[in-house]
Amino acid sequence: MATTRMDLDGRLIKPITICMIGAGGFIGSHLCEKLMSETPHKVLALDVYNDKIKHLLEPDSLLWAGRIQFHRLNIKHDSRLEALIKMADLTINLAAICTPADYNTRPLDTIYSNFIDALPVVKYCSENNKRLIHFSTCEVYGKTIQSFLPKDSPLRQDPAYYVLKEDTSPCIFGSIEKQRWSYACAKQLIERLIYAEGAENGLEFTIVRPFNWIGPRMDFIPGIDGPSEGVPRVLACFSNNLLRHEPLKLVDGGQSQRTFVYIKDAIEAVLLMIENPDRANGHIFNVGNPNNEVTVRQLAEMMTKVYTKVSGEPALESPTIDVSSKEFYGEGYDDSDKRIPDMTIINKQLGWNPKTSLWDLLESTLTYQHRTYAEAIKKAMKFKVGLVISDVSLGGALFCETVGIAKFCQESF
Ligand SMILES: NC(=O)c1ccc[n+]([C@@H]2O[C@H](COP(=O)([O-])OP(=O)(O)OC[C@H]3O[C@@H](n4cnc5c(N)ncnc54)[C@H](O)[C@@H]3O)[C@@H](O)[C@H]2O)c1
Ligand SMILES: O=C(O)[C@H]1O[C@H](OP(=O)(O)OP(=O)(O)OC[C@H]2O[C@@H](n3ccc(=O)[nH]c3=O)[C@H](O)[C@@H]2O)[C@H](O)[C@@H](O)[C@@H]1O
Repeated sequence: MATTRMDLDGRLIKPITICMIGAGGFIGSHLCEKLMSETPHKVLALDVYNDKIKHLLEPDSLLWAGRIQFHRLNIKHDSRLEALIKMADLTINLAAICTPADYNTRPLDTIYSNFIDALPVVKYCSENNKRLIHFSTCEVYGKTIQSFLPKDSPLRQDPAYYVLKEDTSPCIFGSIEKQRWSYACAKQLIERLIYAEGAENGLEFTIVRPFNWIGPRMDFIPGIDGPSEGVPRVLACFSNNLLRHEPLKLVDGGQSQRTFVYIKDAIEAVLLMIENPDRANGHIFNVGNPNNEVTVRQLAEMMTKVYTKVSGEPALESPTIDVSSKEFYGEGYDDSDKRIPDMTIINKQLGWNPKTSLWDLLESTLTYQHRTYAEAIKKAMKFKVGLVISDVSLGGALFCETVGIAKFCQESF
């Protein structure tokens, strides 16, 4: 760990205390790891869960013992929140419901989580003159202008109609019936509130708009470390299909486009924001990789190839299957057509650029998925077969197998 660190303007960086809300999630776990291994900063890690940062909290391992402290709390109703924010120099808010399968099926929880629950965090930061880095989303851009142009319009080729720019692009959502946009709309309103706190009350803030950050520890594998019926984000959905040797499900033909950035590249950008407040305060930053654009269908094809390479298992003859969005997500789903981040602002302010190609990031991520889950999936699938066999033959055996599954699930959580 480097003890003397310089900022981008050549000044010595003083160690600070960070109150990280949602530290136990995908992004939080990578950020905690980075802060512990490469900086002298302290972290007050707040979350309802800590499974993804357990390795950082083990009492004896650690170079960084005493620099990370876990507080199990739900920010919806916990009076310790303000005191923890006051103890820190900087608050980073990552807490949110952020899986699309929830936006149209649990719109109230989604809006509360992304707007109402974030309000006290903003208020406490503003009232106590504490700096805030708030995690928003690229979904605030919604759909591109390009998507409304006629299919044969030459303007479709013009990046002005599809590249998403923090200070000029509009936010275009679907109708209220399309509850998919409940998340984006709640995130947009909290961005506006933070911006207004900055303008009217001098809150020092930075807003991050991640563009599909992916990598190890993202979401969960249904039935292994999350609910069997749960629908995580696309990386975990496709990983789950590959691990189970099932076809990958392409929603509405897999025509939507995304740019994927490797979590480790993206975390470098967040560290630059943390350590360069003069350059980051008052800004909204796109953080993504414009060079890694694919359709979801192309992503499925690439993941299939990469998984064959890292697992040594041959691909299915028909590796993908089409499914309608209504069937997959239910009523009220809608989609962003294309998401290419403009990088001008983050480049100018922080000199940050992503490095990792889509193939390389998928190779390291799927290696991790295979190593972490392949055996557990095999066992779970064997149990399932055992359960079906015992179900038809013996009532008593059914009981034993069920106990077996429950025990296995407990062990793997
Ligand atoms: N991963 C991405 O690519 C991506 C993209 C766009 C935006 N974001 C935003 O970044 C943030 C983090 O995303 P992530 O991918 O790490 O998600 P995640 O679900 O893995 O992490 C969120 C964490 O917040 C915690 N949390 C939620 N509600 C809480 C509450 N009431 N009290 C305490 N803890 C609570 C959860 O337990 C979870 O550990 C979110 O705000 C999300 O909207 C992420
Ligand atoms: O990651 C981001 O930057 C933001 O976008 C995500 O939204 P989205 O990209 O639509 O979510 P994914 O679940 O990753 O889906 C990507 C695409 O794959 C498709 N998909 C998903 C899962 C699947 O099995 N098959 C499939 O075709 C979806 O319909 C969508 O078009 C989530 O809203 C947030 O986590 C985040 O704010």
